[in-house]
Amino acid sequence: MVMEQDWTVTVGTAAAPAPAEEEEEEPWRPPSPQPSPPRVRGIVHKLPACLQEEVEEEEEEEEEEEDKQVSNQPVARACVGTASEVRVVTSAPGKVILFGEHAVVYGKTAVGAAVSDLRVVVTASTTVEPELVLELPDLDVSFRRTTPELSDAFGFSLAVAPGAKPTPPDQAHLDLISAFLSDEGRSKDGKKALVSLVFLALAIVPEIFLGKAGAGARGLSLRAFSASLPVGAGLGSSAALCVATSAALTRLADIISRAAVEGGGERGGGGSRRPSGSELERINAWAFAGETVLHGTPSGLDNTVSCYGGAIKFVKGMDGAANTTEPIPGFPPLPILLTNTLVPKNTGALVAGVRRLLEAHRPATTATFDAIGAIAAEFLDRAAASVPAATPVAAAECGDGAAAPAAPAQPLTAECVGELAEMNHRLLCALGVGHPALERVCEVASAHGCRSKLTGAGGGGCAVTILSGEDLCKASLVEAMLGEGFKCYETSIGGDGVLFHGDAVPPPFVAAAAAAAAATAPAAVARGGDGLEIEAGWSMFLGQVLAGDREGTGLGVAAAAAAVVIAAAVPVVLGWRGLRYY
Ligand SMILES: Nc1ncnc2c1ncn2[C@@H]1O[C@H](COP(=O)(O)OP(=O)(O)OP(=O)(O)O)[C@@H](O)[C@H]1O
Ligand SMILES: C[C@@](O)(CCO)CC(=O)[O-]
Repeated sequence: MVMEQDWTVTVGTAAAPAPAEEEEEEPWRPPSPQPSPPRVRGIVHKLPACLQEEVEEEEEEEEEEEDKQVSNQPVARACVGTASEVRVVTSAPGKVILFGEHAVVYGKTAVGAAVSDLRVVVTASTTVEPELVLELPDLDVSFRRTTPELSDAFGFSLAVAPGAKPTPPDQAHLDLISAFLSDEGRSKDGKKALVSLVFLALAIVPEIFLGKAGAGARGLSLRAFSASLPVGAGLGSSAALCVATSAALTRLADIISRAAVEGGGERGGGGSRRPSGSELERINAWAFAGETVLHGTPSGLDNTVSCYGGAIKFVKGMDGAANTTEPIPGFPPLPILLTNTLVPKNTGALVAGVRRLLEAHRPATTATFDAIGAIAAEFLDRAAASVPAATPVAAAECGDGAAAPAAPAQPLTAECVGELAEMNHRLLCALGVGHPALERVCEVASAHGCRSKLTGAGGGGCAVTILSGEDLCKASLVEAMLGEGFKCYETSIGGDGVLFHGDAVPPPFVAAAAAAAAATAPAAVARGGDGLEIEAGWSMFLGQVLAGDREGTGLGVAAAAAAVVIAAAVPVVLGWRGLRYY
């Protein structure tokens, strides 16, 4: 699916790390209105054509050649087994939950879709040095220990047998890793992410730590960063982190094990491709295990959407049953606006709060879950009825109500989706996961004739507004949201899930990394002409500087100020392939 995205950014502060559960929270007050944001005229932000073509070609072959696809890739001998590095780069998208968050944890139907332009990128490399290196620049976290140090701490009892089935860790396992990391002095969020990644590394590529990966692969280096996906804002950043990491590590494990059999090795190869079906299954299962470290009892929805992409219906299997995941035929090309309240929240704590409510008021809470599930089901029925071949019904208004029992579901309209979204939002508030800032988003949208709901865990983070009506209305809505001090992403949903990018980070992502490193001021790459043009990826850099959507980028105040001044001075068109000022 080709994605086009208008993306509006404003000056704001990074979402602070989620507060510890037990910390007393300040009452929320609306942020003071921001100074008039730089006017953003229209932003096209999509995967570079080169990536898009590559993944589309791969998809055609995928069905027949799933597993062959992996083994047929060129093998560059003398990579593993000598002192060369094997490097794999992956990325995975964030997600929007349209219907069903929280209730999905209890087996109710949910609808989620990838936001494929907002991604987490992971680079995993074997190293000649016997060490484990993890870098998470978004949280200003880095970790480095030699394998002898790890061995002394764990005796590698935590490394599972090579090729073992993906399984979430038990508490004792996690306690050991956590204790080992305890003197790192990290934030709670940084520490959780580290524990999850150390678990995944020891579990997915144990060969490296057990000394079975060949002489050239004695250590592992892993770097993860966000390419525009806000961390902890309800768009599934933790799932994207776990999916991209699991993809990189499983790919590395495959390369290493083939090298052991064939006596050689291979690089990740050039170009981007979608993983095969069996690869996706394995990546998703490990990602779920990683998510349990971050969230305790995730439903599996977020990692599944991030892994498979597109739009899916998801039902968690209860009592050990398998989850049901179905792509949604006839998923409408919904124009939506994502608004980030920039209020930090803690998914684990919110999920635990709903569980407490269930335990205290089981009948009422169960009925609320049922109602949420019914909303998702109605959306899906209407989406199915909207597939032209399925039901040639004339468009109908939502709420006309008079359908006879045997009549097919009425097709979807934006208005109808908006009404369902608003009902879902109110039920989520009844579960205690609302927030005054989210209510403000709903009010502002309502004043513009649009309806909204929180998306993700709630308690802050993002809301999704179903856009209907004129473009003019959209523009003034965005303006109004920005005036509230919120940040907006105008986007459509669906698109690619996890991708392998060979052994090099694609240029747009390189640019995001460069932004994080803040090596130079953006003014240095601006060129004259009848407009100024800045190379691919500087768009993302500016977007992030303006939006302030990441912590720990290491950006100097001067660089940020320079970017804001440049952007404020002129209207901007921003895209993967360039940034133009007119
Ligand atoms: N780019 C990243 N670098 C390091 N850690 C990250 C990154 N993205 C996510 N994380 C980890 O995931 C946590 C955020 O997860 P959380 O579930 O609170 O938010 P979310 O996944 O964005 O929202 P939701 O679960 O509501 O969809 C962070 O605190 C951090 O531990
Ligand atoms: C709140 C929740 O439903 C979605 C978080 O994005 C939790 C989950 O499904 O694991």
